[in-house]
Amino acid sequence: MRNHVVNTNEFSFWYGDFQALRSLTFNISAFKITALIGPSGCGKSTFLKCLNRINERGNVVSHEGSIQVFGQDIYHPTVALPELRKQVGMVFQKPNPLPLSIYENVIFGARTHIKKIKASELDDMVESSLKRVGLWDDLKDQLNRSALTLSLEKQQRLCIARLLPLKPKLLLLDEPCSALDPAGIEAIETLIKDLKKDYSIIIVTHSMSQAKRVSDETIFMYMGELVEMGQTEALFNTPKEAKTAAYIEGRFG
Ligand SMILES: Nc1ncnc2c1ncn2[C@@H]1O[C@H](COP(=O)(O)OP(=O)(O)OP(=O)(O)O)[C@@H](O)[C@H]1O
Repeated sequence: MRNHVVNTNEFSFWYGDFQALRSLTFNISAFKITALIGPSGCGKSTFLKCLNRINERGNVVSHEGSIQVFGQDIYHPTVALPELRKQVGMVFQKPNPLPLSIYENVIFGARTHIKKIKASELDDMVESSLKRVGLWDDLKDQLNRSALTLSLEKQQRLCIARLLPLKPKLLLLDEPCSALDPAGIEAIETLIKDLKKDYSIIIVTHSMSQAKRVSDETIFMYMGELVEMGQTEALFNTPKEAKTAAYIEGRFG
């Protein structure tokens, strides 16, 4: 089994002529939760969105260096973006279910990406995906209900569930709890920790306490650069860099 799901080598990234990422070199571990932290604008979301290349939609972008995801150079000209995006699923800050039923939300990606699929397979996908995110028992009798009527926490669970039929290996979570109340945050954090049995996870968070609670490894970025990466406990208890110490102590942010 691979130890690393992402290998980033001297990777730089530009929106037009604005350089958002600067020569990033680091690896991200398999079946771990890696937190990306750093002040607003340091490039956390940009890096996350490079991993499935969704930041190319509507933007003029360029890059130098390389990123390998599961050993594949994701900027190689032969890379098929739909395949990459199946493998690397993403959940956003604000839950964004489609204005469709719970059932249709779960199978939407499968319908789009998988050519021949039987109705019974779709039913199985819905059941197993909702079970995996802890929604099945509550919602199994309401699968035709609009997803938009769910609580924000359940909407966010559903947004995770709808990635699963595509069998992703890496889950990108961009501040997945920022729209939630404390109970919702706790519930989603518990789910995220459980999901790492099956998936490698990268989470962008502004909350230092969340990074400490959920992640195994932490990457601290500043102005597009990697400042420090390490085991979460070590990085927070004994940061090596003065800038990391200043950030986690709340001296800037
Ligand atoms: N589509 C875009 N076009 C041009 N510049 C962009 C674009 N998206 C982001 N940027 C810029 O790139 C830099 C990094 O932004 P990014 O959103 O990755 O930071 P972040 O660390 O995730 O910030 P936040 O914590 O506020 O979400 C910022 O200066 C931002 O203004």
